[in-house]
Amino acid sequence: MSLFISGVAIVNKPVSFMKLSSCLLCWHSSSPIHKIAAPAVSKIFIRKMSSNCRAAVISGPSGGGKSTLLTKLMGEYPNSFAFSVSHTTRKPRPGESDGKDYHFVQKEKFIEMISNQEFLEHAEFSGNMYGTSKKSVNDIQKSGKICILDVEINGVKSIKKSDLQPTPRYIFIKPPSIEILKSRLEGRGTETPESLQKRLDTAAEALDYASKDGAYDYIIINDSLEDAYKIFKNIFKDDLKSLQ
Ligand SMILES: Nc1ncnc2c1ncn2[C@@H]1O[C@H](COP(=O)(O)OP(=O)(O)OP(=O)(O)O)[C@@H](O)[C@H]1O
Repeated sequence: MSLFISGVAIVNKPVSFMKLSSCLLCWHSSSPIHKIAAPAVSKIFIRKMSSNCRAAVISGPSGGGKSTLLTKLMGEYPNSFAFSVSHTTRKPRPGESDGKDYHFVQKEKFIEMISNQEFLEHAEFSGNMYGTSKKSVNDIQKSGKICILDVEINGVKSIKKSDLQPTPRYIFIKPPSIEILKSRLEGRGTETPESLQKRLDTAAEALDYASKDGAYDYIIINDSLEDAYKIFKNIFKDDLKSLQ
């Protein structure tokens, strides 16, 4: 079910915090029950949440502020959110442990999992394979926590095609402008001129996809961090109430 009540939220529109704060009811256009009166739906939704939490797919250009917002959210609600543990074919680095940082598997096993359709999404980076298994997400959902999936654009597309239930909410974290994104990436001090340019090129693609109708349920412009965090947190307001 994708209909829910939210204090500040709007579907598929980049909007400011002030505009958002006046919107009380939010629904996904494909919802078959969006005509049901809000209070009744709210109760159904909360009961469902308590047994199987709805995951959140977070995406956006590198440097847009996903980690910053997630770190704040998980810091404020340490027992309510969890990242799924990914599978990878890369070797563990010193200090990393199997099942905690990653599920480290051989390439043959990873390929077998792909053919068994065990992944929600998978990709290859620098010669290693990485993937999010359906089981790792389901385990978190069953544990009563909200599973956070921080994925790039192809991951978003794959998850949308998957049969993940309940349907996750899709959140895009948007920088105020490409110029500000560039200066934040430079300020982070993690990029070479080449990697910076690559991230900016990929950002253009992510922004283009986000501008399409129905691509995301929420688009948060991360201008003032304080305002962006308020909006971000508010998306989970009902879930957090039902989890307490
Ligand atoms: N609203 C904001 N105002 C100013 N600086 C910000 C804001 N949000 C994030 N930043 C800064 O921008 C930089 C990039 O943020 P962050 O690392 O959270 O991005 P990200 O989307 O998680 O990137 P990646 O996908 O590469 O992990 C960081 O240095 C962070 O402190």
